[in-house]
Amino acid sequence: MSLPDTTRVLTADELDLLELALAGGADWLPAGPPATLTDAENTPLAVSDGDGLRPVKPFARAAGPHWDPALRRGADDVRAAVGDTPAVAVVVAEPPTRSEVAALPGLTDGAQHVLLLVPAARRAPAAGAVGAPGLVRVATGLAEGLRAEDARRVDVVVVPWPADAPESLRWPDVGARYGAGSTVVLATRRADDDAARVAGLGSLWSDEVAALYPDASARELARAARTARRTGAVVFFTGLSGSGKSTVARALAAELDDEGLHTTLLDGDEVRHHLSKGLGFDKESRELNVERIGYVASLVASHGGVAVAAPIAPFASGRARVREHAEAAGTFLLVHVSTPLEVCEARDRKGLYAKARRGEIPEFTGISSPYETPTDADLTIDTSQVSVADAVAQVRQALVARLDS
Ligand SMILES: Nc1ncnc2c1ncn2[C@@H]1O[C@H](COP(=O)(O)OS(=O)(=O)O)[C@@H](OP(=O)(O)O)[C@H]1O
Ligand SMILES: Nc1ncnc2c1ncn2[C@@H]1O[C@H](COP(=O)(O)OP(=O)(O)O)[C@@H](O)[C@H]1O
Repeated sequence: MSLPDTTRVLTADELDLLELALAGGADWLPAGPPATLTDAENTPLAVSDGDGLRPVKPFARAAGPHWDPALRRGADDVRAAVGDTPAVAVVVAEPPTRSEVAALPGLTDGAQHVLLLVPAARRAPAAGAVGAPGLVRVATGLAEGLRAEDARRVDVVVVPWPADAPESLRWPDVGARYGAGSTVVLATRRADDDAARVAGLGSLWSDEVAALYPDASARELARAARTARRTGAVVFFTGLSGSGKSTVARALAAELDDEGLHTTLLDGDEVRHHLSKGLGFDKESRELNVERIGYVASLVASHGGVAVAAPIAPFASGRARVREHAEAAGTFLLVHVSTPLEVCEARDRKGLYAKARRGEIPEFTGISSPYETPTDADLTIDTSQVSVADAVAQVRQALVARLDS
């Protein structure tokens, strides 16, 4: 398929809308002329033109319960599965209170099929807010409870939903697209006194603390508790283009963040749009790029955060300098994503290998520019052999072991 020359890099919120729309969950078309719609890594995902949206490549998936394909099903697929069965959708956008859980059987009365819709944004949740992984865990528990009560079918369905949803995107419409005859947002059914108590929670922290300490002391205790888990670390992925660095790094960062570690993702391709804008791919430019990434990552670590970086970083000398900086700031973990060149080239999500083979991109790593295989990797992962979830688990385990030692 030939793609329009105009390219539009979508924001994380727009990617959520695109995923929703392509699977039949909503009508959405970006404004402007026909364009190839890409993610921040320039992977072409869809084309928008006079005929609407057409998919080009599948979306990159990440790890975590909200990326489980059994739960993250498209609207067309779910609606077909529901068929003519009377179905009701319940939107679980916040952790439900006791009164909401108690109201659930009544709200779903008469429906043979219950869909618990969990909105999941690509953008990280606000600090302290429960994100999509937590909501999926809560909804899964709710589903088990409902199933235990009677024999109805209850499904948890993850719905791509922008953090900042446009007003035109309305739950009743989306619920209908997923096959539900009616849709209720659970948090809007909160009892009045519950609503007031939930609204006051932010400053309350806990009854015991509020009873024991004046506000100023309680705030300081809360702050100290938040910083107790601060652990400076740099996780540095290196490997060929297409080896899976970004995919694994993104999933790892989301998981660490969800666990309460303050995590900053420095993805190779994204860094080149900002921190290293304008730099080329000759050896000197690459070393400068890697040095900048190492500098920022070490700064993050020195303030108690976890930096996850994922450039190609093909040269041992540059990687050694990053290690030196990072170890002075905290823990350092070098992860070599060793996926063979043939596999990376076969994936060729961005069509760069094909261009490099045709000689259209000079100095392309693995083709016309060297990749020096690390001899000091703390972990080596070949993503042609290991799933994203297992790769994330391996890195996490290695990091935790290092932080605990
Ligand atoms: N000549 C050449 N060689 C390698 N890669 C190229 C080149 N030109 C553009 N690209 C795209 O840039 C991404 C790699 O940038 P990095 O900053 O990670 O590279 S480096 O560490 O500075 O070597 C890389 O992204 P990833 O595929 O995410 O690795 C490519 O999409
Ligand atoms: N086990 C896996 N781990 C990581 N990526 C995988 C895996 N299996 C297939 N892939 C795919 O390989 C591609 C890797 O691309 P990406 O993560 O952008 O690589 P890089 O950042 O190294 O260029 C993605 O399309 C991803 O979906």
